[in-house]
Amino acid sequence: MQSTTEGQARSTNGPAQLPQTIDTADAMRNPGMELDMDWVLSARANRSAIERRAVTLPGRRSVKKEYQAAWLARAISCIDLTTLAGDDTEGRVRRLCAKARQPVRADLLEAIGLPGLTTGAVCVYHDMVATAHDALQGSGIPVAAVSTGFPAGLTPFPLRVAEIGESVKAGAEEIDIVITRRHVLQGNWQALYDEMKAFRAACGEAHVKAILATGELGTLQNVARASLVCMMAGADFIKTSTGKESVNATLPVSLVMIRAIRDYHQRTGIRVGYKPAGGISKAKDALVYLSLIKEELGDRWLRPDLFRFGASSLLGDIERQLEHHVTGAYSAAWRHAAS
Ligand SMILES: O=C[C@H](O)COP(=O)(O)O
Repeated sequence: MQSTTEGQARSTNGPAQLPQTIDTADAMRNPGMELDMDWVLSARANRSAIERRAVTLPGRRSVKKEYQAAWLARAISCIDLTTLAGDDTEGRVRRLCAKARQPVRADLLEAIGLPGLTTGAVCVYHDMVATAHDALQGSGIPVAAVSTGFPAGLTPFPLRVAEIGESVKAGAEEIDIVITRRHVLQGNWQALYDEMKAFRAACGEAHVKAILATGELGTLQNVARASLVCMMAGADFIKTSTGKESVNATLPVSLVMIRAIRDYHQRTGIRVGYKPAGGISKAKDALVYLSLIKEELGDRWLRPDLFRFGASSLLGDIERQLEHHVTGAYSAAWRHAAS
């Protein structure tokens, strides 16, 4: 994340209080609220203003070199390490879980002072939940299951609700549901609210992330309204995409969703998490997202109980960048910053 011009550049300090271990125990449950249709319909998104702002994001902030390793470590702690492929096997899922337990080489973890660093979660299809749960025993890393007929969400409603129950029974502590896009496209906010409420109830103690599939919602205004409705119905996180749409996580969509989260927090006092997902594979893009969160929502959202990346290939690039920072010219400064 390099600045484009001297004039625009502002430096981003390290993520506040990088902890030795990542504590997610204080993750809050969103109790939800009644559907407030006036609030939903008043939600607007000015596309040209949002796009103008999004264009400036990658260039307007720089991360001080001595803080880059800390930011990369923070990004790792917020990854839902994902495999959602038709040819997933138990072996692949077990290897992924081993990677979640030790996301980068042990010497790099030692060098940055975070030997116990793990990813935020492992995210799999329902069929692989039991395998992942077994492979992660004792690690404290939760299994996230994509349920409810992922990715289209068009299986019969009772089956989608039942799938959530099965995933929870198999050991999933987090459930990523997919909404019915049709409800949004037809402006049927009550139907979306009722669906989300039913999914929320089926999750029981598990945390629930609502995947909006923003690439299929038509307008940014629909994204803003769908975000609010899902939060009102009790979503603990709102998530951009399944990774299977033709357009997945983007900065304009992220701005809209993050501002909906901010609005919801300001009016209700409830913090809802954010998960951009799909197509995020470069460390520098991850740092842009973290900067955006820090700027729009503040440091409290820079922890894995309120922020996740849904990503299958991001970790590899972060590991390469981390190695560069730790073994390169910046390692002395990093050690000083971390001490
Ligand atoms: O929810 C996570 C996404 O499916 C991952 O997408 P990706 O494979 O493009 O990183």
